[in-house]
Order: sequence, then structure tokens, then C-alpha cells
Amino acid sequence: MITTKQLYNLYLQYPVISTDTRKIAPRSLFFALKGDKFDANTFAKQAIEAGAAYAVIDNGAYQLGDRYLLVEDVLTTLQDLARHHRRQLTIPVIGLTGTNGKTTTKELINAVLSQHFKTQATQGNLNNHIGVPLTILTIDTTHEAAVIEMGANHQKEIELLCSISQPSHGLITNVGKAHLEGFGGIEGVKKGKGELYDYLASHSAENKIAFVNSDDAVLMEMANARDLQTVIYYGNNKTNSLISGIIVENAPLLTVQWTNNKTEENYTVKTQLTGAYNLSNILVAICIGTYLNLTAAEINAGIENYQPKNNRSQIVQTATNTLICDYYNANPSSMFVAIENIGKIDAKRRVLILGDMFEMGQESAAEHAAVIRKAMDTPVDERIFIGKDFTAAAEKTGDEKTNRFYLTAEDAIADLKANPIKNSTILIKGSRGMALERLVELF
Ligand SMILES: CC(=O)N[C@H]1[C@@H](OP(=O)(O)OP(=O)(O)OC[C@H]2O[C@@H](n3ccc(=O)[nH]c3=O)[C@H](O)[C@@H]2O)O[C@H](CO)[C@@H](O)[C@@H]1O[C@H](C)C(=O)N[C@@H](C)C(=O)N[C@H](CCC(=O)N[C@@H](CCC[C@@H](N)C(=O)O)C(=O)O)C(=O)O
Ligand SMILES: Nc1ncnc2c1ncn2[C@@H]1O[C@H](COP(=O)(O)OP(=O)(O)OP(=O)(O)O)[C@@H](O)[C@H]1O
Ligand SMILES: C[C@@H](N)C(=O)N[C@H](C)C(=O)O
Repeated sequence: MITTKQLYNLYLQYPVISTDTRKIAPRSLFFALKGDKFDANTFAKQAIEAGAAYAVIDNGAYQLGDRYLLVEDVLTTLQDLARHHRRQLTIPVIGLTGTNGKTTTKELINAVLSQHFKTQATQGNLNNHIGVPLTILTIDTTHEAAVIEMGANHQKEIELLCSISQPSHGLITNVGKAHLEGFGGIEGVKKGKGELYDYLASHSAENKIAFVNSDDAVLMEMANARDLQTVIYYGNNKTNSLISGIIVENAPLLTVQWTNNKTEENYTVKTQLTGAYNLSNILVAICIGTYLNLTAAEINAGIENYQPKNNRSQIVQTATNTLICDYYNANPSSMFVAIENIGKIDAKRRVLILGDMFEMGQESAAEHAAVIRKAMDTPVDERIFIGKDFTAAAEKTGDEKTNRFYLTAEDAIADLKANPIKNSTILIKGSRGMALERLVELF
């Protein structure tokens, strides 16, 4: 069987990885992964015929010559190769995880660092045991910095991803209520996300840097509980933080005023982001840029140019309404801050359209009821809830009398077609599986 070092020598000659015969890059290394439907060992011959230089397989029955490299396990080999490649790199590698805002924060850091460094960053949401190694293997000798997003829905995943990405700098965006099923409750999320701080603490001899939000009591407690060598703070607190900042306008795009507390200089940046919760995402990107010696002009240019994508708090202006399209995902933590945000937005008429939250496990009923209560306490003109979990929760609390509940999106669409909403700012948020994008054409 081929060793990681031997495979690495081939990777240096053929530094592109393919995993799908429908998209084979010429002269790439094809890794035959297994999915729900296929075992890609069966596609190895096809990969070679389509132009791959070598195929990495773990079933000897498909080894048809010396361009078929047999390993024990293809996925582990991909991870080992990425881990080995990372060890050769001496550039700053910013690793981040957290419950909410990972992709937005990763994009903001990338936007800032790209003003000064040739930066490589995770594409989209490719943040798991396959996506992280694939990202690491796209870093080449021309790159000067990398930003690696790490996602998890159970314990020990971040530990594994850190062992591959070996971040020199790390941050946790926040710890909240998401993927409760796999993590086993909020304490489980804390432990699971804390694996990033554990990694930084256990490699302190290499002077790993942690960036911590000093406004976030949970993160502060988690950071203080570990032996982190270098901690750089950001947040409202001017005394301890390298960067502090406040929102000066939320209408609905954010304008932020920030201070470099080392030089005591103030700056203002107009962003294309909405949602007060994005302040900490913006501040950490500014903080990392400042720590890595970018100028304030470079930092502001990076932040100003970043436009959110893929229905992560995107503003869409229609003929009669302003939509906050936030239906990429949802969980109790991000629901609460999104509801709070629309409650504070300067608008004539405000509407909430909320879809069920997935992967909540046994806390699902209580969490859906809590979101209904939060919505009730927020000054909006109309509240619409969609999904069986919200409907079931409302039946218990009796709220279905004062608000509109629909079991399915189809039911909601039919009613909204008959009774269109006009002249409103509308927050649309729900879990990915609710696919609330189906509603947009109604407004
Ligand atoms: C293995 C693989 O690539 N899977 C992708 C595949 O899934 P499927 O099960 O359908 O695979 P198949 O059985 O069809 O195929 C197996 C392999 O065969 C190849 N092949 C197939 C046909 C053919 O003709 N030729 C072939 O070569 C094929 O390419 C496969 O390699 O297809 C799905 C649909 O496109 C993909 O979604 C699936 O990708 C998997 C899920 C994956 O992990 N991809 C990573 C690159 C990745 O990073 N994906 C992210 C997911 C991030 C995420 O959800 N993050 C969570 C937290 C992390 C949770 C973690 N525990 C987890 O479970 O992921 C978060 O909240 O942020 C993404 O896609 O966004
Ligand atoms: N700092 C934050 N605090 C709370 N909620 C946030 C924060 N940042 C973003 N969100 C919410 O999370 C949604 C998804 O943002 P983003 O994709 O950046 O998060 P993510 O952590 O990458 O999500 P996922 O784990 O599903 O990939 C946003 O549209 C917004 O509703
Ligand atoms: C989209 C995926 N990363 C995620 O966040 N899933 C939760 C359950 C959601 O869709 O809200």
C-alpha cells in the first residue's frame, strides 16, 4: 500500500484533487469516496479514462494497474494527505468555528486579508471532514494566508478538523443552540466548539493566537478555563480589546464605527450587511486584519466590498416590500437575534415569517415555544409561523389564536397569494429543509 509520503510526492506533481468523475480535472488525483448512493471505487477506471493522473482506491478489486493506488481507507488517506501538506506551510492559517456566523465571518476575514495577502479560503460551506481536507489541499506555495471554516454537529469533529488544518490563529464566533441533537444539548455544543481552544492551548509552544469576543461571557469563560498563550480581544470593551466598535446605523444596512485601541484612532465603515448580530463578525475580521498589520484603509475596503450571499441575511428590495432573506438556516440562537433585529429596524410595518428549526432533538418543542414567545414580545405588525413544530408548540401555548400558523409552506403560500403583504419589511427565516425561498415571489 502507498504511504502518505509517497502519495505526497505524487500530489506535488499533480496538486489538484477530484472526487467526482462528472467533474474530473485533468491530471488530478481522484479520491474514490463513498456516499449514500455510490462507492466511487467503481468509478476509478472512469476517472483515469477521463484524465485523472491517479485514482486512490480502497478496494483491491478495482486496482487495474499502477495508476490505481490502493490504501486502507480513502477518506482517512485524504485527511492524512491534507494534514501532511498543512505541516509544510508556514503561512498564517486562520481556523474558525462557532454556532452561527462561521461562513459570514470567514468571508469577511477573507475579504479583509485579500486586500493585502494572496489568501485562500474555504469555498462556500465546505467545512466538514471532507471539505476541510479538500480546502487545505488547494493551498499552494503562492498563497500568503488561509482562512479555514470548520463545522460540526457532534463531539470530536472540531478536534479532527484542527488536527488537519492546524490553525496558527483561531476563533469561535459564538456558542449557541444548534445541532442540539448531535451535540447533546448546549453544554455539548460548548464542549464541541471548545475543541478549537483546546487545540490552540495544547500547541501553545508554537505561539498559537486566539481571538476572543470580550462581550461574550460564554466565550470568555471558555477561554479563561484554558491555558491559552496569546489571546487578542475584540468587542465593546476599550480597555482590554485591540479593536472595539459599535453600530451607528442599522437602516437596514449596518454602518460601524471602530477603534484601534492601540493607536486610539477611530474609523467608520459602511457595510452591505444587515443584522446587529453581524457586529461581532465584522469586528473580528477588523481585529485579525489589524493584528496582521493591514492598514485601516485596506480593512475598510475589504469590509465595504463584502456582499452576503446565499440567503444569509440578504436584503432584497421588491416593488412593495423590503425582504430580509435569512432562510439559509435557523436555530434558536440565530432566530432570537434575527427577531430582535427586525424589532429595532426603522420601518413603517414589520412582518415575521418563521419556519421550523431542525436538528433540535428532545428540546425541539420547548425551543419552538420559546421562539413564539420571543416573537410575541417583539413589536411587529404580523407574525406568520410555518411548519409542524411551530404549529404543535402553538397548540400548547394557545398562541394560534393571535397569530397565523400553517402546517406546511404550501398552505402558507396559498393564503399569502390570496392576502398579499404590502409596504412591509419582512424577515423570512427557517431551517434549510423548510426551503422558504419558495415564498419570495409572493412579495
Ligand atoms: C462523499 C461525497 O462527496 N458526498 C457528496 C455526495 O453525496 P452522496 O451521498 O449523494 O454521494 P454519492 O453516493 O452520490 O457518491 C459517492 C461518491 O461518488 C462520486 N461519484 C458519484 C457518481 C458518479 O457518477 N461519479 C462519482 O465520482 C461522488 O462525487 C462521491 O464522491 O453528493 C452530495 C450532493 O452533491 C454532496 O452533498 C455530498 O457531499 C458530502 C455531504 C460532503 O461532506 N461534502 C463536503 C465537500 C462538504 O464539506 N460538504 C458541505 C457540508 C457541510 C455541512 O453540512 N456542515 C455542517 C456541520 C458539519 C456536519 C458534519 N458532521 C457533516 O455531516 O457534514 C454545518 O452545519 O455547517 C456542503 O456541501 O455544504
Ligand atoms: N454572530 C451571529 N450571531 C447569531 N446569528 C448569526 C450570527 N452571524 C450570522 N448569524 C445568522 O446565521 C445565518 C447563517 O450565517 P452563516 O452562514 O454565516 O453561519 P454558519 O455558522 O456558517 O452556518 P452553517 O453552520 O449552517 O454553515 C445568518 O443568515 C444569520 O441569520
Ligand atoms: C444548512 C446546515 N448547515 C444547517 O445549518 N442546518 C440546520 C439544521 C438548518 O438548516 O437550519
